[in-house]
Amino acid sequence: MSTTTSTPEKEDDRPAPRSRSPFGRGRGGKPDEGPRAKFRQLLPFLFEHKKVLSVVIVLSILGAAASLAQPLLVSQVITVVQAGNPLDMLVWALIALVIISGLISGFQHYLLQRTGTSVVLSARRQLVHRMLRLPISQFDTRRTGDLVSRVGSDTTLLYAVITQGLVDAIGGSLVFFGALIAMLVIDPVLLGLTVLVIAVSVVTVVSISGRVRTASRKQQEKVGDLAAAVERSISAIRTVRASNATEREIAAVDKDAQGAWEQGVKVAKISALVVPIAGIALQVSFLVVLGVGGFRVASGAITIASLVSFILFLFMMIMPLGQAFGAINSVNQALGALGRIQEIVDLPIEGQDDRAIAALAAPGSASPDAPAIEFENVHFRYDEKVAPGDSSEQGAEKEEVETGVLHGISFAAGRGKRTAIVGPSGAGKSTILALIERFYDPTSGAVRFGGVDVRQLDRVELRSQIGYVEQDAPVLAGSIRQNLLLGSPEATDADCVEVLHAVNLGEVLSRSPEGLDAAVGEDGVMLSGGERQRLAIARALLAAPPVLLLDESTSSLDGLNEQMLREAIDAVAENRSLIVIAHRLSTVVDSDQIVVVDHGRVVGVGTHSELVASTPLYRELAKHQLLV
Ligand SMILES: Nc1ncnc2c1ncn2[C@@H]1O[C@H](COP(=O)(O)OP(=O)(O)OP(=O)(O)O)[C@@H](O)[C@H]1O
Repeated sequence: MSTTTSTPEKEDDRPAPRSRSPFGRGRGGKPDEGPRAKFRQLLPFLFEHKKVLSVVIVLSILGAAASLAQPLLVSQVITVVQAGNPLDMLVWALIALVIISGLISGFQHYLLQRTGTSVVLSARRQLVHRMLRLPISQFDTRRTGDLVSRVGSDTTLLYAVITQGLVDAIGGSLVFFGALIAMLVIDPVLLGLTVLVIAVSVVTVVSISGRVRTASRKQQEKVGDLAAAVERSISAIRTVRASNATEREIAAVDKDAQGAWEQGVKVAKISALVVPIAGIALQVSFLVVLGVGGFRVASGAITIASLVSFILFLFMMIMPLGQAFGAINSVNQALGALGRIQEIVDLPIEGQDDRAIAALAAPGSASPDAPAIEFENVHFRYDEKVAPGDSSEQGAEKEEVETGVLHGISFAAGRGKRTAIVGPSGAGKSTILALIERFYDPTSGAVRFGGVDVRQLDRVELRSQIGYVEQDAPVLAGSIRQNLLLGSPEATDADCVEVLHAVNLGEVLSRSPEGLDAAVGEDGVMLSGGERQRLAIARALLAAPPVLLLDESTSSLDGLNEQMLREAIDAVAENRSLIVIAHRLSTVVDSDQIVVVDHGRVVGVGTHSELVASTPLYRELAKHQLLV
């Protein structure tokens, strides 16, 4: 989510988003409130690794004991030297202690880093599992780059909680309290003074820690903005170049990078306060101990050896205090990022919010006599909600705009028949296919598959019966084979080659010695528009679905490509029910039935010749395309 400030310049540079993200200006409604995570939301990530963390805690205790023993030994050494006795064993014991503490801390370090990486892994898994299952409407409203940034960047902040945070603090607090007790035994008066100084610094650090969380969350939001801006420019790089907009795009991305930097500096400033506070606490308490301690040695209240070990314990106590302050810092930073992770993880996945209209129909309950697809008085509107994810909405109140797109659509697509949907741009044709695929559910009315309301069918089962070739970007980055196997991973090479020939694409195999393994590039750039569409048709064909939905590309094709597309459609129409959205009437004139849609309403149904006679809009479309 973004909190980017809206500027006229930015609005000029960037097209207004078609729709908006569904979270007002933060859950609390205050402008700078974003998703917040509570400390307890971190715990499941820690519990997942409780065994390793227990080992680390045991190591911390051992390490703490080894550290605490050092001043005691030093004090012994002084006493023995003062008494003029030989040191022997004491020195060896001291050396052994130092080595043991070093080994323990090394092993502990390794375990912590490993666990930190594992926590990042599980956060990423959770996010991706949830993200790819979100309802399609979420993708209409969120920026891809921001989603990617949550997986790539926000998750990494959880690493620091483990490596420099909590567990370290547990070991540290043991040393802290151990040292405290030892100091209490040595000299309660000196301890009282020291605790006073330290208490002041602890209160100060805790009071600024909330600001670290907020600043860190904002920083992550800015990183999300940056990723979204980069994604936006790169995905449209050809248009950007062709529009001579490269410099403006660089400036826009630069601005987001600058925004992320500014927030980073804010985090650094607030965190920087924490470090000197620990240092000052050490210095002041050291001076107090030296001054008052020297006076107490002179007055005979304590011995020199006691004062030296008191000072060593003081160092020991301050060190974990610094660690604890660091832990508070990193936990707060992680909570800022966790809020953004949790925001996605908490979203309902597709189907979770279904208002069950009735019990699920049994698999295979579709009737063989019913039409393949039937629309009965279907009304539909897209819901749009304002969110902070887009720059232009800052300061706007949360609002819901409901736009009617389909108004009482009724038609039936016969089994084994070819049905074409035609109509002007924006009439609602693609929306009709989206309702068949259950990317959205109708606001009222019913869409039936084989006579069964699609809301009674399991989505996976429904989609396994329907092939869908979408209008744009139907090719995925990867090889021709990967593209073909997307919906039918079991298909053999021979099946792949056969479908490629069926859609007149056999020729692409000879273009590269790699054949099916030839890369089609990001968005399939090495294929022409017409070839891309035929590859997508081949993919759908490979799964051999009984119903095929084809949203024909609006891009114009040359005569040869158009002929090839017609042949491909003829090939896919065989033995199945085909619903094709046609922008070129020539590809559908011989359909069994043509449904004419205008402004979300069916204005005519019939064959080409019937419609030319009965429906003025169709006649007009046909005239424009020189078919009458
Ligand atoms: N995800 C969406 N969120 C909000 N509105 C949408 C969404 N998708 C489409 N619309 C709107 O719904 C209306 C119908 O769009 P649709 O894509 O179904 O039309 P179409 O007839 O397929 O157009 P074209 O022939 O240009 O592809 C349009 O006004 C469009 O702006």
